[in-house]
Amino acid sequence: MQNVDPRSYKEPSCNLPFLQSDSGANCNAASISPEPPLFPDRNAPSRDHVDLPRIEQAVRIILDAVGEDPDREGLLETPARVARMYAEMFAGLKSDPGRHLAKVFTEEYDEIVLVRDISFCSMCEHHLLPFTGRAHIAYLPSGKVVGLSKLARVVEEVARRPQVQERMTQTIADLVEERLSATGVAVVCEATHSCMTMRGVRKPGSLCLTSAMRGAFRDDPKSRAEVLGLINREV
Ligand SMILES: Nc1nc2c(ncn2[C@@H]2O[C@H](COP(=O)(O)OP(=O)(O)OP(=O)(O)O)[C@@H](O)[C@H]2O)c(=O)[nH]1
Ligand SMILES: [Zn+2]
Repeated sequence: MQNVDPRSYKEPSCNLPFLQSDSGANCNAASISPEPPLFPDRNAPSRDHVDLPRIEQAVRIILDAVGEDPDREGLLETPARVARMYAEMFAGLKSDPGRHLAKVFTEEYDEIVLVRDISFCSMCEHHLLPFTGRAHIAYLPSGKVVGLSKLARVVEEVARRPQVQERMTQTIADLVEERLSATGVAVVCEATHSCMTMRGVRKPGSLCLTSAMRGAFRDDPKSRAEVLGLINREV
């Protein structure tokens, strides 16, 4: 089995810059230059820990086990594609998403900061199927604010792990509370789980909502109602 440097892999239609393909047409790893990108994204999580050849072996076994022929033309590159896909989907496993919250700006602002509708795609740890949706993050600053995009970066990176939605929601809330010393944090996630829509109980349209409240948003009913009102407000 070919052992290709994971950093040389490229994937079409991907929002992680180091995975983006110019043409999007050819996924053959052997045809891709091993040169590192000219402008590497310093915010991108590392996926060097992913053992691509072992995933390829496993995918071949799965194809064989379901009665497919892994050597037919259409499936020849599938194990390598799936390996790259898992490397991408689980790129957040060994990274610290909190690093995005390291740079802060001193600001005498202590009211709600809310970033709504941060889209995410994560993987359900029970079936390894995607759950996709939106996260809303609000916090009450205590003398320092963070760049708004960094909250979306945290969501993007925390999402790139196998997990349950409840844990993802809490992880984001804990990071924001700790790293920003926020006096209140509210995280609400809403997502559709493929494992409930395309298999099993098959209920398309079902939506799972989870919330994690910290500090004032947990302790003070008025603060909690205010932030939930903003999250749910029609725009
Ligand atoms: N709490 C929680 N459950 C989840 C999440 N993602 C998937 N699940 C559920 O995980 C459960 C796994 O149940 P099991 O009985 O072990 O597996 P299963 O036989 O495949 O279950 P069904 O999906 O009901 O067919 C299912 O009820 C899924 O709906 C999540 O993010 N949070
Ligand atoms: Zn599932």
